[in-house]
Amino acid sequence: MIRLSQVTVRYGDLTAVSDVSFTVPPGFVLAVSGPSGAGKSSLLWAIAGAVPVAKGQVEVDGLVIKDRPAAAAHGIVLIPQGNGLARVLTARENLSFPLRAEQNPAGDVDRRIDEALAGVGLAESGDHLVEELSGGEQQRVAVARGIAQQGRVILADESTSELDSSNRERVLELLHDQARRGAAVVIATHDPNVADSADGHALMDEGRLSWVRRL
Ligand SMILES: Nc1ncnc2c1ncn2[C@@H]1O[C@H](COP(=O)(O)OP(=O)(O)OP(=O)(O)O)[C@@H](O)[C@H]1O
Repeated sequence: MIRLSQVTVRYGDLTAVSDVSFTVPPGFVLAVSGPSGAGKSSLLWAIAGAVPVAKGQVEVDGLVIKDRPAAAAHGIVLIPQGNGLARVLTARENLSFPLRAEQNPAGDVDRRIDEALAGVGLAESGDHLVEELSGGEQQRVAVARGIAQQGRVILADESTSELDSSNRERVLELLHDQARRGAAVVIATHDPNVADSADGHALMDEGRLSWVRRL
């Protein structure tokens, strides 16, 4: 369960997220849309513990989120906009880092990597360097890395923006699978189809959140 209470994020004088409150229970997908600069990424970063919360609080399954290491250890997975992959490493290596950091057994890590890459249609591309892959393939590797971690919270920031329609459907289905597994999922998106598929849809504008469709 993600619970935000009056969350505010500031960068100096700029308020990027202003007094946002909502809950996302396990098993649900919330889509957040809104114009560029509205504060969608900042909202996801706050949930991920990647930016400080100036006011209010983020709580996930009883833990108040204070910083990124604690959030990551608590199973809060961020699939960042622009993919966040290490370009000079292979797709498999990118997937393996967070899994090995959790000290999963090697066989388990390999199985989860294989499943996640197959899930995004890149079973044959695991040994390719990220910089050899197309933008859309890189985006799918980033989704696979997020999904392989089997987090209790999945935060997907524009994770379908570079995909053709069949891959967009595939990735969307995988994110919904994560919810069916019991994760709470938040997707920041400009795509109306992605927003329509979610259980709830919120709009951000100048840091403020309003509901298009409540969860
Ligand atoms: N690290 C930062 N330092 C200062 N200002 C920032 C920083 N990150 C974001 N901002 C500003 O905060 C505001 C919200 O940005 P944010 O990236 O959260 O919006 P967004 O809705 O995700 O936009 P987009 O759809 O373009 O990704 C913008 O005015 C942006 O310029």
